[in-house]
Amino acid sequence: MKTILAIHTGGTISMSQNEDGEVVQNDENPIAEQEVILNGKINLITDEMFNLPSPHVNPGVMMKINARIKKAMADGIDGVVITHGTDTLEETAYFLDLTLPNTIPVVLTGAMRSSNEIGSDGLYNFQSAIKVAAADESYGKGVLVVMNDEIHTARYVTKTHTTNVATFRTPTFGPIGIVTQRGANYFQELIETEAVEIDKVLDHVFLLKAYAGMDGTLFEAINQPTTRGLVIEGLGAGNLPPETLPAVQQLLDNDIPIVLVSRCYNGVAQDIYDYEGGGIQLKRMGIILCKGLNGQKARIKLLVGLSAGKRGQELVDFVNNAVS
Ligand SMILES: NC(=O)C[C@H](N)C(=O)O
Repeated sequence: MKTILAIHTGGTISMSQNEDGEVVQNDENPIAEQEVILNGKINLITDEMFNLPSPHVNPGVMMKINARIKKAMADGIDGVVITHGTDTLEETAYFLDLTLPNTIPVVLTGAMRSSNEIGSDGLYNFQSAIKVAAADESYGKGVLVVMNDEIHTARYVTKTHTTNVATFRTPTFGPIGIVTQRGANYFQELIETEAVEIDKVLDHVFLLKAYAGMDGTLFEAINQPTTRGLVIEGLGAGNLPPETLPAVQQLLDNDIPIVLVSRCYNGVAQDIYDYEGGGIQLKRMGIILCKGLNGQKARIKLLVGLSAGKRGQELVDFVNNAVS
C-alpha cells in the first residue's frame, strides 16, 4: 500500500461561503475533515501546514513546503499532494519543481469553488491529486498540477480564468496527461529540467510588463542597490518600446540581470526583430531571452538561480534551460 502525504496550505479549497456569499477562511480545514475514497489502497497522512489565501504565499513559505517535502522523502513517503490557493499555485509548483529532486510524485491541486458551494470542485480535485500521486506512471514527471481531470507540468501550467473550474491550462503544449478512474494517463513526455539545492531565497527580483508607450519610469524606480534581478514581459516575440532602453541599460550597467519573456499567452520570446528595441538589440545588450516560461515562472526561475548563487553565463544557461 502506498503512503501519500497531504500538505494543506489554504486557499479556496479550504474556504467556505458565508450567508452573504463572501468566501472566507475556516478555523478547521473542511477538505482535511472530509473523506476521500481511497479504496483501502492508499495510506493518507495529513499535515495542515498553513491556512493561507495564496496571495499571502511568498518564497519563504515555498521554502518551508520544500523542507517539509524533503523530510517526507527522507522518511520514505511514496508521494505528496499539496492543496493550495489557485492565484499563486503555479509559482509554488514551479518553485518546488526547480528545488526538489525528481524522485517521487509531487502534485499540487486547489479549487475554484469553496467547500460548501454548489458544484464545489475541491474534494474532487483533492481525490484526483491523490490518485495521480499514487500512480506508478507519475514517477519522473517533475512537479505536477492536477485540476479538473487534467495533469499539467509545473513548468508550463498557468491560471487562465478568474473563476472557471477549467482555469488551469498549458498554453502552446497542452496538458501532459489526464486523470482516469484508475489513476493517470500520460500522453506527453516531460522535458527534463535542472533542479538545484538552495537553503535560502533572495528577494527583490521584480516583474514588469511592457505596454505601448512605456518609458523608463518603472525601470528607474527599481534601479536600487537592493535590486537583485528583473523579468520583463516584453511585447510580441520579445521587443520593447525604444523609450525604455536608456533605463534598461542602466540596470544592466549596475549588474542587475534582466530576463525577457513575452507578454503573449502563447509562443516564446525570440531574437528575431532588428529594429530599435527589437529582440536582436535586447539580446546584444545582455538581456537573457527565456523561451517558454510566462513572466511569473521566469521570475521564480531567476529567483531560484540567483538564490543558488548562479551568476553570469551559469545563470544564463540555467534560465535558458526552459527552451521548448
Ligand atoms: N481559487 C483560489 O484558491 C483563489 C484564492 N484567492 C487563493 O488563491 O487563495
